Amino acid sequence: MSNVGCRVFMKINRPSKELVEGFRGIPVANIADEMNRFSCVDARIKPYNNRPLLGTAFTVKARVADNLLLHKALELAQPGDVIIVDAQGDTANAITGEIMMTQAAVNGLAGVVIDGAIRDAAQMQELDMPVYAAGVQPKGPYKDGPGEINVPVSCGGVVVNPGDIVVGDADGIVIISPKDAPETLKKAIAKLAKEQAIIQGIKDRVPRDKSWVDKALTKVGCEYIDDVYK
Ligand SMILES: O=C([O-])CC(=O)C(=O)O
Ligand SMILES: [Mg+2]
Repeated sequence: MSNVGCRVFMKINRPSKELVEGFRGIPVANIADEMNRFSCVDARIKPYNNRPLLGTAFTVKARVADNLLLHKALELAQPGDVIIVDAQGDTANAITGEIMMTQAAVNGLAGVVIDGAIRDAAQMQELDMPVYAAGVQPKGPYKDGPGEINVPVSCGGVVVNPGDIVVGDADGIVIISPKDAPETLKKAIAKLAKEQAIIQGIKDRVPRDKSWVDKALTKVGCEYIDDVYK
């Protein structure tokens, strides 16, 4: 028998630190491009301080407006973990704030992502740990449960499994399964290098072949009109 909806799984298969660290400094956009534009959490979920995010997912499934399981997660998560809270996108009550996030930072967590609301938003700027959320709301949480820890959750429309690699920056967050990570990392590094070369070329005014633009417009039958719009 298992009390589905109120369980705490105490163990996670965490990827090696080395594999996770490989993603440090790689833009989320480059990683997402190499995952065929999948696996990015919804744009509703934004950074509340300007800190890049990198770590291993420690998941929490919270009851709407309730943070009992997040309190338990703060006790159990390890340094380097990113707590991912599936609060079902609800922003009617904040489920965390300055006190809890200060505890998370002091515990050495790599970050917290809430598909729900936070409060004490101004104080997040001072916090030495990235916090991402779907909104801000002064009304506080209930602390009754139920909920679960370290089960697959939904965060911004993406399934997050405990132990997944989480990378975030100003653009948003991408979730990578450790089994896909080595190949994805290799491709993302190459993509970053390619984009950096393009940008340098633009700055150096090196001519670029953009003939694909006209080819694509021809393909869709684009019409060129030698007149003003009337
Ligand atoms: O009161 C709460 O549970 C959330 C909060 O504002 C804090 O952690 O500072
Ligand atoms: Mg508070």
